Amino acid sequence: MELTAKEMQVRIGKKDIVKNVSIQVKNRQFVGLIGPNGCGKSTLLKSIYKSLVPQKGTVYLDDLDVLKTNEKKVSQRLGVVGQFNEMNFDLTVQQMVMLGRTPHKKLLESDKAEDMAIVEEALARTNLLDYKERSYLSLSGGEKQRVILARTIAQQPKFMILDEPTNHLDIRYQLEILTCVKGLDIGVLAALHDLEMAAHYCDYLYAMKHGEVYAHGTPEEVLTPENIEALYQIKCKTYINPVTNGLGFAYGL
Ligand SMILES: Nc1ncnc2c1ncn2[C@@H]1O[C@H](COP(=O)(O)OP(=O)(O)OP(=O)(O)O)[C@@H](O)[C@H]1O
Repeated sequence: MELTAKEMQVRIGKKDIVKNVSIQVKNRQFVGLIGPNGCGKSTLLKSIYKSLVPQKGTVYLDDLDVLKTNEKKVSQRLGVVGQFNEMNFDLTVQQMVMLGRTPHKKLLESDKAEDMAIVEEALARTNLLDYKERSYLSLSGGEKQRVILARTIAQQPKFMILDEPTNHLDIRYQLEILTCVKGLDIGVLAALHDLEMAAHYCDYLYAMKHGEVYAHGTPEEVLTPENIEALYQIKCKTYINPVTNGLGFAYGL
């Protein structure tokens, strides 16, 4: 499934936060969105997944007009792992993940054996089988993050949007979560802060600055010292990371 967002514009108050941004994610590509704090990544993602209404722009998932289609129909194709997942009421981990099945059910339809099996698999993929009966609210930030990913996996979307899916996670879980998402083999658009992770997992990158696309291309094309220095106002040198054999970055002010 391909995502095509064209000429997106978001204004909040008197400020243009996203300025004429176009993004494409081809079939089964893992595309990263990078850029400094406040450059508009979350706002762009929210305008794509209908959490806020853009002033201008179109979003298509293949031929589905996302901005003009109802929530349920969109959720059958598009899964979202947002940045903040606080809740006011408590559920067990298993119940939370079962919520991922909602878009595929009729009103008040009960859980079928097939739903149970899908939830079980999502829990296994995210290493949460031992947490099934735990209360969601009692979990650590990283555990909650994995539950939200499990819920999104249980939704069986054809495309996933993730907004900094690895914040809260320790290094091992950052690697495990991104490997898990990559292993789903669906189209992915993810805002990421860690440039080595972005280089390692992404097929293509968009770098944003001041609400605009500053650069886009393969990680090698985008993650040059010049681009990184301009994006983040730091000094940077790149090298080959001896552990991953991928791009490594040394930073300083
Ligand atoms: N509801 C709002 N009201 C006012 N300003 C907002 C609102 N939402 C976002 N902004 C502003 O828009 C800009 C972009 O915010 P956004 O969250 O999209 O950035 P980001 O690139 O995702 O940042 P981060 O890396 O810190 O998550 C920021 O300056 C933010 O303060």
